[in-house]
Amino acid sequence: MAGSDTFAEIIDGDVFNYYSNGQWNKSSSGKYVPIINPTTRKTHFKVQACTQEEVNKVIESAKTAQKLWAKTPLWKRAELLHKAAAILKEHKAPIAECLVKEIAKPRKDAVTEVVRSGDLVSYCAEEGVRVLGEGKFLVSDSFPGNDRTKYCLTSKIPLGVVLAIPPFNYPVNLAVSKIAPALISGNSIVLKPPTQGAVAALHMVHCFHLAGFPKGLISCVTGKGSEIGDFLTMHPGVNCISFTGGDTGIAISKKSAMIPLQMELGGKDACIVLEDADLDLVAANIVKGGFSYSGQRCTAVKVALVMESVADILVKKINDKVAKLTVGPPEDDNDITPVVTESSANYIEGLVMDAKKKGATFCQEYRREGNLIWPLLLDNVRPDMRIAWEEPFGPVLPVIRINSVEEGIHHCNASNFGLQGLKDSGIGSQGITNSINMMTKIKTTVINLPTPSYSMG
Ligand SMILES: NC(=O)C1=CN([C@@H]2O[C@H](COP(=O)(O)OP(=O)(O)OC[C@H]3O[C@@H](n4cnc5c(N)ncnc54)[C@H](OP(=O)(O)O)[C@@H]3O)[C@@H](O)[C@H]2O)C=CC1
Ligand SMILES: O=C(O)[C@H](O)COP(=O)(O)O
Repeated sequence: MAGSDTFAEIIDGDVFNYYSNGQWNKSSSGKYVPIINPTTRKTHFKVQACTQEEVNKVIESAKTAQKLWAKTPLWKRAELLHKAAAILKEHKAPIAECLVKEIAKPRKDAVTEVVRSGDLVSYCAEEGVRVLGEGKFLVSDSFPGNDRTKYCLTSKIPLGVVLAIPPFNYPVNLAVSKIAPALISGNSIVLKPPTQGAVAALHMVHCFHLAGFPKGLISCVTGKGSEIGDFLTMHPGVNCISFTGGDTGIAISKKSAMIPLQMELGGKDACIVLEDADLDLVAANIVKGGFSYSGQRCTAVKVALVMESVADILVKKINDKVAKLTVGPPEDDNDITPVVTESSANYIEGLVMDAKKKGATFCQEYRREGNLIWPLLLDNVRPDMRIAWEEPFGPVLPVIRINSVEEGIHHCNASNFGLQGLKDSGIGSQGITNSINMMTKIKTTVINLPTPSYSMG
């Protein structure tokens, strides 16, 4: 962690610096943003509250650096990414420790996140070489009315400055899933990390710094999304936005200029259970899917639609497993840890109370201490309850009993969400190849031939 020699320069006093023009800087605002430890509910870290002027400078240097980077050979870009990945993995322990303190991620999962991020960066470097290393060659006589008098060559070129805004739940992994594709494609990157998770992200950025990327190519500005967010997303110097998070993404898509947007937003992932299902397998997967990292995953199971005829048995099997989940601080690797903020805990509680008022069956007693909410299965949830539709992003799972598969499918289709890039869940899909394609555009070069050329072979 900061304080150790490797990361000493990223902190000044007790406030973490922001990263611009290849160095760690203190903001001229003289202000900081506190990061509250979800477990203790006390300020654990502080990050700079960057100003709009500092954002302008960061974008300016990102623009300049990108022009040279686009001319850097693809193999060299890949080589630097592999180096950053190795440094990141080498420092998994201090970075994971930040995740434990900032977002209450169980320690083992925090280490996994960092290692997985390093692997993603390396994979992206390799995929980039494959995807960007080839273009297309087209001949003109496939189109009616043409002889073979033109050759057309296409290749993928970078967009310019990519703005990356990840959410709190995977502040390292979902940041590198934007940074690595942007860089391998020849773009520069401006990262605005989530406030909860910013310090882990700053450590990760330092690993890229240590790998030796050119000055200005990577920047990381900190500050509340609600304060500098609009300024960043509406900035004329930004050529592409890759955002993962909640409804904020819908607002961004309405405000941003005509630039490519990658939006991975909220979801209400359903699990439909039919009569012939293997109920032990289902129960195990529902508990893993619904309660890992206390339900704070975009891919979490967020509603179970269960055929009435098997519901009693399945609910019992799920309850038996829920009873075995350990609850407590992330330092002890508990299954259920405090949710990220007090407002998040209040929101979850609001959904639970609404369900209670409207008659849902509580399989466990509702229990909360600070941000820590004990795992809760709500049976007999009906469509008039908010939790049937809204995303708790916490350890509370609703069961809706259905009488036909069509009823289950109808419920899923009636949702505003459609995870992985449909409806209110966003635009486009993340994933390494998709991101590389999204962060590039096709350049077409047409060569006019003096005479038709059919002599190829
Ligand atoms: N589809 C997917 O792949 C995934 C989706 N998610 C979704 O993310 C949500 C939880 O993450 P959470 O972090 O709470 O989401 P938020 O939408 O609250 O925040 C996401 C990011 O946006 C920033 N932000 C806030 N306001 C603005 C603004 N006006 N302009 C620009 N940026 C802004 C936040 O910064 P700050 O923290 O400083 O406010 C944060 O970095 C859930 O809905 C979940 O489903 C999560 C993971 C994956
Ligand atoms: O965004 C998320 O919530 C994560 O990318 C989910 O990843 P996982 O399903 O592999 O935990």
